[in-house]
Parts: sequence; C-alpha cells; structure tokens
Amino acid sequence: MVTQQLARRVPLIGHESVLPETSNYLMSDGQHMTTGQTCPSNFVWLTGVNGPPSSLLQSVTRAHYRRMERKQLQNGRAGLRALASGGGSMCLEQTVSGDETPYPYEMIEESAEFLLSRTKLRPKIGVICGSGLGPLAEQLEDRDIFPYETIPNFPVSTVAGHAGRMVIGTLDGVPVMCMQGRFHSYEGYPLWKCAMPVRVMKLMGVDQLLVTNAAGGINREFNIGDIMIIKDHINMQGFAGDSPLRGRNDERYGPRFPAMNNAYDKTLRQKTLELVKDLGLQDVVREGVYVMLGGPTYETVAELNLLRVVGVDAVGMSTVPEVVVARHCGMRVFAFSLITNMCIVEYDTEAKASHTEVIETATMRQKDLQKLARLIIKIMSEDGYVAGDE
Ligand SMILES: O=P(O)(O)O[C@H]1O[C@H](CO)[C@@H](O)[C@H]1O
Ligand SMILES: Nc1nc2[nH]cnc2c(=O)[nH]1
Repeated sequence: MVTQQLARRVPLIGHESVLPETSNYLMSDGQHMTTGQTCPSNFVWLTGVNGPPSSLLQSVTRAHYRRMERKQLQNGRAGLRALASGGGSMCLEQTVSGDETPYPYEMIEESAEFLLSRTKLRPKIGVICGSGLGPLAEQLEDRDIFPYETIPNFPVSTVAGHAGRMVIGTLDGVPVMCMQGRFHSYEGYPLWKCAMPVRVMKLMGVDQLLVTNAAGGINREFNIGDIMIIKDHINMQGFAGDSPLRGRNDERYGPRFPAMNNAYDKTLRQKTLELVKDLGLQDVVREGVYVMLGGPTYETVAELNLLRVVGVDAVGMSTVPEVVVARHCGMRVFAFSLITNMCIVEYDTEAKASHTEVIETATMRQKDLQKLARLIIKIMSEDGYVAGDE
C-alpha cells in the first residue's frame, strides 16, 4: 500500500499547531520536535485529551473523514496515525493512501488566499527554479518566504538542490513569485500535483511564467553550461496517456482540449535572443526542443539515440506538466534549460551522469543565469501581457 503524506492541515477540535510546554517528541520523519516549535502541516496536535490513543483516534478519525469528504478527497483513503501521546496531549499524522483526484478549485483558492493574505505584493510574473537554480530567488528584495510545508495543500520538495519554499519579492522593482524548488513525478507525485502551484499562481493573479530546469544535452553542438531557450517540447508521458490535465476538466481554468503548438511565446523568445548580446551571453544561448522523461534514471545509450532521432536537443525530468497547466489557464510562458551535462552516447565508457555534476554546473553558472532571468522578467514586465492577449 502506498502511503503519502497529505500536506494539509485539517482543523480539529483542540488542535494546536505550536507544541505545548514540556513536549519533546521524535516524529515519524526523524524530526525532533520540542516545546514552542510549529508542527509540520501534515501533523495535528491535540491537547487536553486523555485516554488510550486507540479510543481517542477513533473519535477523531470520524470528524476527520467528514472533512475529507467535503474536500472531495474520497478517492484517497484518508487516515490518521497516532505518533505519540502522554501528559494530556497526542500527536497524529495525517495520511492518505491510493489514488488522489486533482484538487478542486476551492482547495487551490485556499492556497492562493493563504499566500495573498500574508504578502502585500501582487505578482503577475511567476518563476520556477530548476535543480541548483534556486539562488535566483535570493536575488529578490523585500521577500516574504513561505516554506512549502506551511502552505495549505502544498506538496513538499524532496530533491537536493530544491529548497522547497515560495519566495515572493521584487526584482528590479517588479513583483514576482518564485518557486525555490519544484515537484517531480519520480518523487511519487501525480503530474497534476507536480503542476498545482501553477494554478495557485494563476489564482493569485500571475499571467506570465518563467520556467527553468537543468537538463542533459543531446544536441552534439551543445556544451556543458550552455543555456537552451526552449522553443518546443515533447510530452513523452502524454504519449503514454498521462497528463496533468487528465480527469474532469474545470472550465474556470481553460478548455478541455488546449492547443500546445505555441506553448513557448515567440515574442519573448525573439526579444531574449536579441538582447542576450548585451549580457555577453550570445555564444552560450541556444534554442531547442526539450523532452521530459519520468526519471529518476538517467538515460541509456539506446534511449538517447532514439531521442536524437525524434529531434530532441535536451532531456530532463520536469517542466512539461507545469507548462501544460500554465498554457491551459492562458499564461504566457518562457522556459530555458541549463545544460548541466552532456548525455553519454558511447557504450563501454566509465563516465556516467550524476546529480552532483548537475548541481555543480548550476552553481558554476549562477551569475549568468541570474542575469538572464532578470532580463526575461524585465521584458515580461515591460510587455505588460494580460492572460488571453494572444
Ligand atoms: O528539472 P529540474 O528540476 O531542474 O532537475 C533535473 O535534474 C534532476 C536530475 O539531475 C532531475 O530532477 C531533472 O529534472
Ligand atoms: N533525464 C535527464 N535529466 C537531467 N537533468 C539534468 N541532466 C539530465 C540528464 O542527463 N537526463
């Protein structure tokens, strides 16, 4: 049975998010929690309760299920697990097993309202930072920072190089919201969940999205450290019948059958290509086709040979679900890949792809990537795009 942590807080009678006095517990994820600390959102803390955990759990679970049903999560079997009890308090972990259905509009609204009520900024531009590219978010000024585990309904990042927080701030005076870390299907998340922050951005007023990623270079003319502006993608998981839009369509976001031929905005690509000269990046900026594979394995030689034949320039394990969801809800999209490694296409070599190399290249290219991101955000803000403008 697959058990996923359900990263949302369900209000319960007597529930406290800050641990009561004189508590000191080892949680199931290995964290040590003591007095005054805030519970992660998938834990609930009950105070003023007495009795054996099993009987307390029974009465709490009934109330919990009623709320889960209201939130239409009935496809996943919700549960609560007692982690620790004693001294009149008890800690429970919320779990859900089986397939979950995409969050209803109201849950996305809940996340958006949470963020809007805690920042004065009203960003119209969103940024998603790829592996090792999170320091982009450090460039923002007047930052409001929200670790993912504190945002209702948000998944949590589990990959090295993905800090796992939403940073809202200004860049050269332009308000932006920046995901410092993203979600991948290989982490166990369904595609709709990988992309759900894009809908949260949309409901907060974002209408332009800059997506970045680390990718392996397949095009033999590329070099490590090059930056590939994505002009198109191949949705390999879509070929296999999976999509972040799979399931009932909510027309409030967009149509049942969205077009994807102009996914990567032509004007933004052209303007960026013209202006990278001013940054001295003209020799490292390319354009090309990105493919997302499910990962977490890097590719075999035969797979890479296949991808080259079908016109792929760079391969990664992200971006496509986010772009599909963004385009579905009418956002304008610009995306680039940092070529962190060249894919190994020879047999019988000791060389192999590694996430360490990915992070090292990203770290080495930080300054230029930040310059490029600044440029793109400037172009986006000066253009003043409004969703539906095309
Ligand atoms: O696409 P991002 O998140 O930048 O990361 C890429 O790098 C990781 C593999 O090294 C994978 O997560 C792949 O998708
Ligand atoms: N699939 C895949 N993802 C990557 N992310 C960074 N490098 C690579 C790569 O070579 N292959």
